[in-house]
Amino acid sequence: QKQLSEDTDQTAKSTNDSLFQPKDIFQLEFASDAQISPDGSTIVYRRNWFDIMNDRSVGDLWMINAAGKHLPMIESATSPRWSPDGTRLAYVGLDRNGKRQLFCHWFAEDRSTALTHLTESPSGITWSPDGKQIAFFMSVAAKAKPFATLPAKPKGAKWADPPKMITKLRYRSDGAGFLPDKFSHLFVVSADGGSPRQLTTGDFNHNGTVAWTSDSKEILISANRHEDHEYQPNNSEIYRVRLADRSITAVTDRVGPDGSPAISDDGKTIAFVGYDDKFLGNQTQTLYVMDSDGGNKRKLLEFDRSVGSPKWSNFHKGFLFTYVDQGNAKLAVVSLDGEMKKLADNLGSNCIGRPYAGPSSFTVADNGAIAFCVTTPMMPGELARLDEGDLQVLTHLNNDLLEHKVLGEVTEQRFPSSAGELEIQSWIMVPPNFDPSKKYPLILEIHGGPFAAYGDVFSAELQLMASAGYVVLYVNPRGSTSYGQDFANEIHHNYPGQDYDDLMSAVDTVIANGYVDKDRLYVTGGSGGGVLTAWIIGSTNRFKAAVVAKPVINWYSFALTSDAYNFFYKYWFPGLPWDHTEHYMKRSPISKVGNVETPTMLLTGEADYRTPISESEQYYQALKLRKIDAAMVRIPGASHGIAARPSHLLAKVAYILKWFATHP
Ligand SMILES: CSCC[C@H](NC=O)C(=O)N[C@@H](CC(C)C)C(=O)N[C@@H](Cc1ccccc1)C(=O)O
Repeated sequence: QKQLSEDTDQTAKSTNDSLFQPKDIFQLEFASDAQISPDGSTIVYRRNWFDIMNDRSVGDLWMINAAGKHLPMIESATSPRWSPDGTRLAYVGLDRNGKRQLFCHWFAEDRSTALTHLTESPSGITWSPDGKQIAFFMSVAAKAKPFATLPAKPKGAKWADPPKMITKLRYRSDGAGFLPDKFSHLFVVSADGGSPRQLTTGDFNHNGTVAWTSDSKEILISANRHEDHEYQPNNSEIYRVRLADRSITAVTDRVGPDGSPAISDDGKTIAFVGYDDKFLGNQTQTLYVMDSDGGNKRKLLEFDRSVGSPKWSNFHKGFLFTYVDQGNAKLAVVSLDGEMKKLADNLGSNCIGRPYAGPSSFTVADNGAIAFCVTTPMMPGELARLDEGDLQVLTHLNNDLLEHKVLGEVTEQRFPSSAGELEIQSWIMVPPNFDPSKKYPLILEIHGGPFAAYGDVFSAELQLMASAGYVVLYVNPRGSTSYGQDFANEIHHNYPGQDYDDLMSAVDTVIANGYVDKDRLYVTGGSGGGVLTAWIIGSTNRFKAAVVAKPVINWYSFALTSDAYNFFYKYWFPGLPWDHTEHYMKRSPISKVGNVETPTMLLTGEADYRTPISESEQYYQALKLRKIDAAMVRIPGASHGIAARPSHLLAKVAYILKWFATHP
C-alpha cells in the first residue's frame, strides 16, 4: 500500500523518465482541420500545441506541400480554406490590434493580408464556387433596450457596475458565460477585401455549414428562426438565402433538427441531416436528400448511426460523411441510390482529456484524395491522407516525446451485462510494463453525455492514471451512442438505471481476468459520469474511494439551474419537474446519499453552467451532515470543460490520484 501511495503522488518528482508524466502534457501536439487543395497536391492543417506560459492550447497553420515537405505557414491562425481554383488560402488570423479577422494568402505572389476589419471574430468561412466572395458568420449586437433610466454619474466617479436585467430564456451558456444581446448572422465579403454585407437579420442565430449553390447566387444555411425558437431548441430548418435581394426561404419544415446542407456538383440534389423529433434522449441523425427546389425529400440511407458533415465528391460519385460505430469514428461514401461504402477508420483529433470518440473534419480533392486526422489509444490526432484506399499518416507530431515513453496499452473486452441480454463494449488500459501475474488497483472511469461514447482514441488523463500504477477500465454502458438508437434509449426516462449493472458487470469481468486486486477498486467519472459515480456509491460499498466530477446530484434543481434548461425537461424527463417530482427524485443520486459510506471527493469548475457547482455543494453538504469522509475541490474560473486548460487537467488527475492513494 505504501508503495502505491508513493507511486500515485503525481505532485512528487518521478525518477522514471520513461513513464508518461504530468509535465509531458505540455509537450503533446495534435493535428486538426485538414484542408486538401482542390488539385490534391497540398494539405494545410492546424498544428496544435500547449503554451506553458499562458496555460492554453494554441495552434499554427502548417502544410505538406506537393513535394511532401512539411512546412510552417502562418502563426496563431485557424480555419484554413482553399479557394476553388487553389491559388489562395483564406484563414482566420490576428490583425495588428490582436483582433480575429478574415485573411487571405496568395500562393504565387506569397502575399497575405486581412480582408476584413471586423469588430467580432468571423466563423464558418466558405468560398463561393466562382472564387469571388467569401461567406462567414459573425455576431451582431441586437438593438439595445434600456429598462430603467439612471442619472449620469459625475465625470470620473467610480460607481458600482449597474444591475443586469435578464428577460430572455437562454441567458447563460457554459463556457461562454452570461450571454450578450447578440445574434450570429451570415455575411459575404469580396475575396479582394472590402465591406462585408450582412445577409440575414432578426433575433435568431445562424450557424453551422454554409453551402453555396454552383452559380454562386444563393447560400444554404441552417438556423432556428421559429417564433418561439428558444422553447423548441431542436427545431432548426434549412434556409435558402438569395444574395441579390437577401430573401430567406425555408426549404425544410418538419419538427426536428435539419442541418449540415451539402449540394451535389450538378446542383440537382441537396443532402442534409436530421430526424423527426420524437422527444427521446437520443435519436439517430439520418442522411436525407431533396431536389434543388426542396421537393422530393427522402432518406438516402437506412443506417442506425448518426451521420455528420455530408460533402459531395464527383470522384466518389456520392456524398462523403462521417459516423461513429462502436466507439470508432469512420468516413464513408453513399451514392445517390443509397449504396454505402466505408472508406476509413480511426478518425479523430483527440489529445488531452478523456477518450471520447468523435470524427475529425475531412476535405476531399477533385482527384478523390481525402485529408483528415486519425487517432488511436497510443497516438494523439495526426494528419492523414487517403488515396484510392491507400492511407498514409503524414505527421508524427508526438514521436519526439512518445517514442521515449512506455504508455499504458489498451485492449478491448466485450461481455454480457448482468441485466438483460445486452453485450457491452469496454476498454482496459494496463500500467506501463504490465505483468499479468501481479495484482493491480483498478480505476473505473465513466463517461458523460450520457449520450456519448468512449472509444479507440488517445487519452492523456487515462495515460496518467496508468502511469501511476492503475489498471483503468472504461466502458460504453447502455445509453452510449454508436450502437444504435435503441441501445442509447435503454436509459430514456431511466437514467441512471441498468447502466449501473453494465458498469458493475464490467468490473466483474476485468476482475475475472486475474490481474486486478478486488480490494483496491476506485471509481470516478465526470458530468453524466459523475451522476453514475454518485449513483454507484449510493448502491454499493465495493469501491475504496470515489471522485465525483461535475455531477448532477438532484435532477429537480439541475433542471432549473442548468444553462440548457429549455432542453432537459423535454428530452430527458416526462415533463416539468414540479409535475413529475417523484420521477425526478427517484433518478437523483441525492435520493441514495443516505447509503453512502465511500470516501468521496467532489471536483467541479466554479464557472460550470452546465452542471452548476451548486449540485456538487448539495452532495458535499449532505455527505458532511452524514459525517462521511468527503472533500470538495473547486476549480476557479473553470467551466464544464474542467480540463480544457492544461494546468487544470494536471490538477484534476493529481487530485483524483492523491484521493485514491490516501484511501488504500
Ligand atoms: C445541451 S443538451 C446536451 C447536454 C450534453 N449531453 C449530451 O448527451 C451534456 O452536456 N451532457 C453532460 C451531462 C449532463 C448535463 C447531465 C456531460 O456529460 N458532458 C460530458 C461531455 C459531453 C458533452 C456533450 C455531449 C457528449 C459529452 C462531459 O463533460 O464529460
